[in-house]
Amino acid sequence: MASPQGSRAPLEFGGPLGAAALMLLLPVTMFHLLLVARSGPARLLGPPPYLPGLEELWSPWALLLCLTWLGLQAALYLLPARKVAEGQELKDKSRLRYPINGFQALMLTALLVGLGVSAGLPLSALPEILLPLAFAATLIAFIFSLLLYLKALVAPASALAPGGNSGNLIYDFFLGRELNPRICSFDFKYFCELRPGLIGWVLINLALLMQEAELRGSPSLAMWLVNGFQLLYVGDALWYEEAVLTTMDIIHDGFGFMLAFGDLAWVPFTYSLQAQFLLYHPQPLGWPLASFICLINAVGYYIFRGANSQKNTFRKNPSDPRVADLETISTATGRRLLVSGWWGMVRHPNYLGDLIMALAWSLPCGVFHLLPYFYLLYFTALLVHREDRDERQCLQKYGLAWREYCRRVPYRIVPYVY
Ligand SMILES: NC(=O)C1=CN([C@@H]2O[C@H](COP(=O)(O)OP(=O)(O)OC[C@H]3O[C@@H](n4cnc5c(N)ncnc54)[C@H](OP(=O)(O)O)[C@@H]3O)[C@@H](O)[C@H]2O)C=CC1
Ligand SMILES: CC(C)CCC[C@@H](C)[C@H]1CC=C2C3=C(CC[C@@]21C)[C@@]1(C)CC[C@H](O)C[C@@H]1CC3
Repeated sequence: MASPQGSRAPLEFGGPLGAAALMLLLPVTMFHLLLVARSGPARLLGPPPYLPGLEELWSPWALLLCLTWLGLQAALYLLPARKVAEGQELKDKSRLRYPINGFQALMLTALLVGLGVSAGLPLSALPEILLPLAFAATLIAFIFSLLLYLKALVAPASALAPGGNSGNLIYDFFLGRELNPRICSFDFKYFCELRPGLIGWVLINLALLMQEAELRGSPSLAMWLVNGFQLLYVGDALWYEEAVLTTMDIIHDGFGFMLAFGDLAWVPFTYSLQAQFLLYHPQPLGWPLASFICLINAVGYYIFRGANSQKNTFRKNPSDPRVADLETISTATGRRLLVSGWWGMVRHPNYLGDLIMALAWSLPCGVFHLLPYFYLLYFTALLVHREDRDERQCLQKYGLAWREYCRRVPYRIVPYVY
């Protein structure tokens, strides 16, 4: 089995054992959340209300619906784009090209769904089939990861990712072997990272809102807030789609089970947990508290967007007047690191903003259940781990300059805390 620099790349995620555990634990957690969200006590840490049989999980219609959704998003991806962006330089010095039409895909999906609903499409029935849909998405992710693994067997060594080529089948299947698997210009990882899962997430939220309106006459204020906040988040990700080309998922990680399952199943079915919870456990929320929660979300978004835009502007053009006055450290690679502005406060200000928003998404669900705070807990763990991985990659890339940055900006995510 080809292992370009696999023997040198340190194993992450606890190696093959950790990868195997995660492959089991992630789907189990997702189904647990789906089941407890609709149960009376909605206990995150308690047992699920019952164990569903295969007849409740498996539905050919759900599979067909998932495949149709993927087909629709793939067709929208292939439509002419307002811009074609170039990715980071690859090992063979080439750069891949990516269509920037994610926001257009979101708008066209909204139009199609709007037309469908006005023609009688029963969108509000979607929450009833979340379980078989999640099962179908998991099945698709497994089969897709297997195909990606097989495709990587015939890929040239230069196309393989630095991490997922250890020679251990389970570990490599989980992390992904090929960096940018494509058929012609269709980039599977880039497509999955931003389209079917993220747009699917807001569609599920909308369906939950519509079902709540049918059940109770109108959607609750809490449901409006959760829908609005998460739509803003997804709209932002698609509006600034080009920024995803510099994330570690695109430039470092292979495309395997972790991202395929994460993008296609985990995001739509667990990130919509707050809206699922609210449908079955309505929460009273007055305007004063709602305004305060909006303020928290706005502060989080301000930090998240400010930090991401500052770095992206700087990376695109360091002499842009918006960032030209910021203090920087030079590195041996020729690239500079920001040490003032947002990136002078903590080393990952964008994560801080993201976490503040995560809190605002849970607060409309009240404080008497832990379940809607699952996203905040999971996301904290994800970002702490991600921050650690990114630091190791930056230390490797920038060496002494990175150490100097860490000395000048000692906190990672939360000022004076962490
Ligand atoms: N909702 C979700 O599930 C998730 C959301 N996210 C969000 O996605 C966004 C992107 O996150 P992610 O890709 O992890 O990381 P970042 O956008 O923070 O990118 C990290 C990279 O930024 C560059 N960098 C770091 N410090 C500096 C500095 N001081 N000056 C200039 N460049 C610097 C380095 O790359 P280089 O020097 O090569 O440019 C580093 O590798 C974040 O807002 C995050 O919160 C991420 C994961 C999951
Ligand atoms: C649960 C698993 C162990 C890991 C799954 C991780 C994925 C769900 C996330 C990995 C990086 C992601 C990013 C986003 C969504 C979640 C995943 C796919 C964003 C697209 C979210 C919106 C932001 O504006 C950009 C993010 C980039 C990374």
